[in-house]
Amino acid sequence: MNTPLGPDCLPVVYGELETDTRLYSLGLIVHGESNGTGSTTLRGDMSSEIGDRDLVEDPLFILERGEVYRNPTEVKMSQIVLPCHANHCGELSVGQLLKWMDSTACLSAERHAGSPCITASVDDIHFEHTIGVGQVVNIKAKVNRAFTSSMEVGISVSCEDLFSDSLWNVCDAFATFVARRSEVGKVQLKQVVPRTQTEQMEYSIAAERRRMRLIHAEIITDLLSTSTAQLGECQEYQNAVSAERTRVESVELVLPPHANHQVSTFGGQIMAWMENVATISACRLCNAHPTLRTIDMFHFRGPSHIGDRLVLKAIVNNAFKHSMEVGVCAEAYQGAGELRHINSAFMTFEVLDKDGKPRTLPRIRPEHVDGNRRYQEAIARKKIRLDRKYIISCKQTEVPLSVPWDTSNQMYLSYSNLSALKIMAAQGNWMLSSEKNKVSLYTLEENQMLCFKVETTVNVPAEQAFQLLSDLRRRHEWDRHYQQCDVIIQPDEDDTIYQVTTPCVSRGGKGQDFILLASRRKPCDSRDPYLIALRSVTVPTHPASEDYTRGEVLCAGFSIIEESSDVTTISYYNQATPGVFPYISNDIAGLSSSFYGTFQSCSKYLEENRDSLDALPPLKPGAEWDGPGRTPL
Ligand SMILES: CCCCCCCCCCCCCCCC(=O)SCCNC(=O)CCNC(=O)[C@H](O)C(C)(C)COP(=O)(O)OP(=O)(O)OC[C@H]1O[C@@H](n2cnc3c(N)ncnc32)[C@H](O)[C@@H]1OP(=O)(O)O
Repeated sequence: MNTPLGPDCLPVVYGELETDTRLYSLGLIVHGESNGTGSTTLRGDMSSEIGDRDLVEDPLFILERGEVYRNPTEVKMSQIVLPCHANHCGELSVGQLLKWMDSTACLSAERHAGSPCITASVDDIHFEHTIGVGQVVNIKAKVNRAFTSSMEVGISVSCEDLFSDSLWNVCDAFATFVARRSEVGKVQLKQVVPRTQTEQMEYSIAAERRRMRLIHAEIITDLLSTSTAQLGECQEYQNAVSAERTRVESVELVLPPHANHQVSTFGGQIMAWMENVATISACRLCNAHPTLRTIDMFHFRGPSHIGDRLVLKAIVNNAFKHSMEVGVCAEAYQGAGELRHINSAFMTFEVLDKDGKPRTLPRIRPEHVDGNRRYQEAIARKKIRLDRKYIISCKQTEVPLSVPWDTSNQMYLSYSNLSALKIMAAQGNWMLSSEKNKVSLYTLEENQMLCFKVETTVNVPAEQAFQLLSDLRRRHEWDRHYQQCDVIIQPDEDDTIYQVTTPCVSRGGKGQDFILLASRRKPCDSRDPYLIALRSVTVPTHPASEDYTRGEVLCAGFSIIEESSDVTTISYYNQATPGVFPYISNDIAGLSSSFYGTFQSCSKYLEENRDSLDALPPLKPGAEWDGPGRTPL
């Protein structure tokens, strides 16, 4: 009997890694936390106290050949926080920190590009701690990946107290820089070559983050228009503060000291000015000292230069129980010229009491029309931030394996689905367990977690293999455990939610069903594989029923690599969950070779269909499930 390669189990952002790794997901950082065994548990906290200096990632790695390696793009900056860098509470101003982060990141980008670089955007940043006068800020930046003319720079900030010899992570961020050379048109950057496992992972996930970045504005606009339509009227609170009272407008004349070495206004300075007006606005609501917690992703839309006047405007869009959202906008003009939109950002502030706990805030009374819109949109953005935090950073042990899917978290689920597969694939410690007829079975065992990988090579073009494997409706043609597979929802051409039913594992038992999100991704460039990631989700139309035992998949999927125009390596990954383990334990222990049978059927299916894709009608984006057991397409 062939053992099923599915039910495609598995996880998402949590797993175990061998390195001290920081992965990011749209501003939410998953930290590698040492567990004392040399491996690392992925945690979803924004940042964590390091406490032990050994845990801070050292850029110097001893490679297998004994050679010492340091990432050639890495740049470090250390600064003692002086009173001139701090606010009246003796805390480092976030504006100053942003300047240091932007400069360090720019120098790293320029080290890779060999030419001037400008900041295009900065992903969401969450500040976990404030930094006091006398403490040291350590900033490290390195290029994770170069695309055509742009590159992603990863920035990590820690705080060091020299007197107690302790160290904390403060925040991690990802910025995109664009290389510019006046004498040529668009710059073509050289590729980054990842050398360590951490670099390999960051390189791989950077492509996914870039995709999110480029569609971010569009998706947020869509989400805002659908969610605000459902919110109805603004709520009225007693003693609410008028939003008008929090409105701030301030002008700055860009002088030579505000320019960068390319004579445009230094991006870090613009961010610092924006943070300044946002803080004044937040302060007008709470009449106390506000602490900046997060800045949502922002984009430098166009340059400004020495001599420009920068008009900075801020207003509190909405105040919740413990946090408030301030909208900030920067526009530039010259003399009597038109205003140019340079940047906009949403910043979330809290007010902390003496124990560091967030205080209850006064509510806001929006002004009519635009104020109401901003008020409602702030609620929708709060929901989007919470969804993102839940999906990307929650602990595996604390939440059900399956995460509810809806249109507002679709982008993050797809991202975390693919990132989890990329993380698993990038592990360097896969052990070859057995090999038969050119099919290899590998395992990866880490702290009660077992992953397996089955790999083979087929004489089928990679794109064709990708198309054939990504339509789960055809999987029954080679995996007899995919008894039935129906499309429930297809929100876009890259994501499809299926209901899969499988026969019962034990005699007299019930069959299992799975609600699986399949996320497909074509390569970003020739060094990337095609990917099909699978994980369980829940959808309200398909609750667990009495007919089936509901099974769950944390992380599984295919990585498809083009070796040549006609030869493709297919790797199937799966993180074993308790429900799946019984299917695979015999194979892993070498007592059965049923995996090989299934994978050979898979190879045969691909080779037989290498010239055709016409067995089922193509999936159409936007399709919705319309009844049990039917494919609505
Ligand atoms: C008093 C004390 C003062 C202290 C003082 C100290 C001074 C200490 C100086 C230190 C040094 C530091 C220096 C920091 C560096 C700056 O300060 S730079 C200044 C701030 N930034 C700016 O002014 C940029 C303004 N924006 C722009 O010029 C344009 O929007 C951009 C970024 C060039 C993009 O323009 P575009 O028309 O979209 O260009 P396009 O060719 O279509 O795209 C180019 C690339 O950008 C990418 N891109 C476009 N939009 C985005 C986006 N939103 N997200 C990501 N990528 C994007 C595209 O994907 C494309 O990538 P590739 O496919 O080529 O790889």
